[in-house]
Amino acid sequence: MAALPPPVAAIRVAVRRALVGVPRDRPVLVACSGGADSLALAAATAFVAPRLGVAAGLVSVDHGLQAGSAGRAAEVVQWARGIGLAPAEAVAVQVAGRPGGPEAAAREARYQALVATAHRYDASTVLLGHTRDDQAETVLLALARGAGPRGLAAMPVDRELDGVILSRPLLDVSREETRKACAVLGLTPWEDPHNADDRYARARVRAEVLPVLVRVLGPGVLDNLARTARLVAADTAALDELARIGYAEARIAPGGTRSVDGLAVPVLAAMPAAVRTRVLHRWARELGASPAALSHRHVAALDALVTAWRGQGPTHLPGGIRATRRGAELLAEQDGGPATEQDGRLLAEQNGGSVAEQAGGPVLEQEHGPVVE
Ligand SMILES: Nc1ncnc2c1ncn2[C@@H]1O[C@H](COP(=O)(O)OP(=O)(O)OP(=O)(O)O)[C@@H](O)[C@H]1O
Repeated sequence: MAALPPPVAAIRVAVRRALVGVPRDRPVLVACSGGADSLALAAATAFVAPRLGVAAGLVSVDHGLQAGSAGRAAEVVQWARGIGLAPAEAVAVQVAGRPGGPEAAAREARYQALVATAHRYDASTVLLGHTRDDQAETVLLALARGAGPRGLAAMPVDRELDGVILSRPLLDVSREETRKACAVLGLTPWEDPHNADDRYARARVRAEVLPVLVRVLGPGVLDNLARTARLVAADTAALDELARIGYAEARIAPGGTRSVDGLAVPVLAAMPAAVRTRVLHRWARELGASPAALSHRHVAALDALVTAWRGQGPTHLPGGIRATRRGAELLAEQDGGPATEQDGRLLAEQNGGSVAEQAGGPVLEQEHGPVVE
């Protein structure tokens, strides 16, 4: 018997590792665009899943943004059925009218559709085809926009979204391997024109920056960038856990005139900055500030209410939330009525230039979210 070509073997091993732990009584779905990464992932899943007693299907999302996209999704589905993936389905989504740039809107629509399809089939897990190279790009883009550890941790192997596990089995597999695997298996991947469109920062990093890094620093650089993400992710998880505990300690439950959580300043002040800022970030999210709109400036302004208190006015958070310090407590209320002149000045000061920064600007938008959770 001919030996299994190494790229095919590597991808099957990676998929096997991802599937051994999934519930046997529920299906998994491969999210497949028809590109080399997810095509190789789907082929490997069709081979591995039945051997583990796991039912595996496929979903291809038609964003309706390019001519022929519906036909391509249908072709992927037909191919998937032919190799035994069931259910296999194309799902059309509406991208227009969503907030954010076109990439962010498409991503949001895609993840919603993937999770909704998983719910429909009671699938436990959706498998995504992000590779080691995608991870390295994500780390570089995070560094370039000055992201904190959460951004540098890049994409997690597993993440839960609305009760569905989003799993990335190929984070240790190179893009070259997925391409080679497709070639060996006689699969013709679709080339997404976006991937070569130099209006996108990720496409420029892929086409121009990574080749230079590999040439100058050697081929290990991609693995090393991906390793950085893993190391930072482990530290970030530990800090997040401390912040979870810290939030419970600092929290002042609603009661009396207070309808939402407050925070105790002395408890916050005793925390290391890395934990305190996480607690404040969490508080802002609990209050309803959208994570996408919450920038480090908002958190820094909240932090100043604790560590640089000089009687300053409220901190305005996305979602019309106003956080203030009263005595030894941080309190929050919904913005009501016109803001005072001082509030307006503070808002401008606090958010100065932050719209571009929050979105990552046109140059450094975050294309592989939702990474920052
Ligand atoms: N239209 C889509 N339908 C279903 N899943 C998708 C679609 N687009 C992307 N995905 C999933 O998200 C992963 C990452 O997609 P992205 O386009 O960011 O990266 P990529 O490296 O070009 O991947 P691929 O080669 O699989 O297209 C894909 O591997 C796939 O699992």
